[in-house]
Amino acid sequence: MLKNPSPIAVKKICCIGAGYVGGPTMAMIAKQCPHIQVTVVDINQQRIDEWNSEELPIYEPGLHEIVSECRGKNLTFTTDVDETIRDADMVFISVNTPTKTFGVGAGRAANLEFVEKCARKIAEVSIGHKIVVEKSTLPVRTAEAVKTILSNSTTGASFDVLSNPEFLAEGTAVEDLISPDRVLIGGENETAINALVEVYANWVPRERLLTTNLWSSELSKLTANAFLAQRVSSINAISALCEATGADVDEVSTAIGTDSRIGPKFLKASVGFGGSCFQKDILNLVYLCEYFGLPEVAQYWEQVVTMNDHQKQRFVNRMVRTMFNTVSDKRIAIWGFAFKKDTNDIRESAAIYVCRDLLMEKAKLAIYDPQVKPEQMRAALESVMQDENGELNAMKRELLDNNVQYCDNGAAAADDAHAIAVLTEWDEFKDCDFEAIRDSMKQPAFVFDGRNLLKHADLCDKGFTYFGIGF
Ligand SMILES: NC(=O)c1ccc[n+]([C@@H]2O[C@H](COP(=O)([O-])OP(=O)(O)OC[C@H]3O[C@@H](n4cnc5c(N)ncnc54)[C@H](O)[C@@H]3O)[C@@H](O)[C@H]2O)c1
Ligand SMILES: O=c1ccn([C@@H]2O[C@H](COP(=O)(O)OP(=O)(O)O[C@H]3O[C@H](CO)[C@@H](O)[C@H](O)[C@H]3O)[C@@H](O)[C@H]2O)c(=O)[nH]1
Repeated sequence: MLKNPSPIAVKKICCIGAGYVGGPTMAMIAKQCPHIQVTVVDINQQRIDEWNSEELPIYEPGLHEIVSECRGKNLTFTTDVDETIRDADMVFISVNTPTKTFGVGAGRAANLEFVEKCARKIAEVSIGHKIVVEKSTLPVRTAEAVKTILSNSTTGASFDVLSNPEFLAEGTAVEDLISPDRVLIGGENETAINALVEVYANWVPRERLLTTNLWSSELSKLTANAFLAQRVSSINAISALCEATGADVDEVSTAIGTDSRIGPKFLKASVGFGGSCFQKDILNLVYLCEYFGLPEVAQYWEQVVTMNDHQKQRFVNRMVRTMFNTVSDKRIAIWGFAFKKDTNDIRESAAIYVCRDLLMEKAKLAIYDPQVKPEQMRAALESVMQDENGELNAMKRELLDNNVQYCDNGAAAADDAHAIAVLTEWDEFKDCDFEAIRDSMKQPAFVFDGRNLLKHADLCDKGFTYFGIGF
């Protein structure tokens, strides 16, 4: 329990970055704290326009209702960065921290350019005292750099820096924000820590508000993601052994998950984890370990990503092998492109890599996802097929132009196809008319279920040749 009962009362919050984290987290603070004015700023005018429209830039169950309730009252989206920062008591930095693609640490280290720009902007425009909160996922000791930049402010402003990493998962952002397992707040100044504690205490039970030092907080975020991803890679590694031995990975998951020391969550074997966070954050951890002279620790964590890449390749290899060693000119229905269900996010989705590898085998893809727009899919496939100079050779362009079709539903994608590959676990795929789908497909009608979503026995009874992960 915290000692200081009289924190600063926060009245105005600014959040820099109106993305998958900034948007939902601030909407939740606005909903739970009607006495706080929450303003989310971004340099991307289109994103801000979308937050101000009826079609939000991100799809999250329950989010639209909250935004509609608070927007125009105590929740604002604007590109007016300077004035909003100047007005606020507390400024969250919630910008993207992607893996660096250039220079020192390319492919591993986090690109902190956007965070640094935020710190410099805050230093430049602030007056009075501000609490600056790192909401982005950052390498341990980033707060040091943020503090140094802020301390060079020439406006006479003073600052406290807190780390408050976000643990929401996409697709369940609203429920995760309403009832988080914990909220982590790292800092040095107890008054500043308490100011943020009091914001969350409006709806989160106090025993779930954990306070630590800055570095523990920063490192806990990377560690949590590394542990979660490690579980997925561990069960995926076992899925390969299951396929070789006749064991069933879902049965193994249940068997080990009932051990309370292991627990049942995050043991679902799949075509591989995706999303903007896991790979990026593990590679960042790997880079940090190398930077701090711990190569064995770095190698240990890097295996989680290596295994994930292997799982995606294994999936494609199995498809090609099973379909008589060739998928060239065969229509393959791709069911799902998002990295998990209930989101329109495709960043690092396993589907991108599976589709790329199938295209390189000259397959004809018919892709359907209920929330992802064709132009998003096209851009992702184009990007993953470019060479290191960002160029597409004629063969790849032709594959993208002629071998990819975007469909309006799963049945349309499966029509006349040799196979269905289930790559996202959308609920609607479970309720398809599989008899009609079977009849519309080439025979044998193959199903490769990268999520173990569909009913195996039922599909076999209906005449499909079904392959899941790990059996
Ligand atoms: N996506 C998730 O589920 C999730 C969950 C927990 C933590 N995180 C972390 O949160 C951070 C943000 O992730 P995200 O998914 O919301 O990213 P995002 O790319 O969806 O959004 C980031 C936004 O920041 C804006 N931005 C960048 N620089 C800016 C600047 N200088 N001024 C104003 N706006 C600027 C961008 O235009 C973009 O709209 C990352 O560090 C990520 O690792 C993400
Ligand atoms: O048993 C499982 C669980 C997940 N996945 C896959 O793993 C990826 C990540 O899933 P999930 O963690 O649910 O979604 P994210 O939105 O990426 O959330 C993770 O990354 C966020 C960003 O850092 C953190 O805030 C969250 O706590 C952390 O769960 C997805 O492709 C899932 O399909 C599996 O294959 N098997």
